[in-house]
Amino acid sequence: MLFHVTMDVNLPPALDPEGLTEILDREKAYCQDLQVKGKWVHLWRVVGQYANVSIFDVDSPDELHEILWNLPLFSFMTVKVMPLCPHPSAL
Ligand SMILES: O=C(O)C[C@H]1C=CC(=O)O1
Repeated sequence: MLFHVTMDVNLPPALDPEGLTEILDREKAYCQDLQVKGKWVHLWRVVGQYANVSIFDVDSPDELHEILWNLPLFSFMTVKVMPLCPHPSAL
């Protein structure tokens, strides 16, 4: 099942530099592991924003929920999810 997901990141200004590096490193490792597994199939930066547009290919909405919920940056994100289905005119 494919899902279009947008993630807007809003980091708290009070986060100390070491804490920030640690959480960003964990986020990157988590995200890249899911890409290698074929679950996070597209990851695009939105120009001029600390936001991304992603496509996930997962077995169920529950699986996507678990993936998103466990993002190290999840508490600093506004996440929007759109389920996708094939378009009848798509070649
Ligand atoms: O930078 C972001 O868009 C937030 C998040 C998503 C993947 C990742 O490595 O960080």
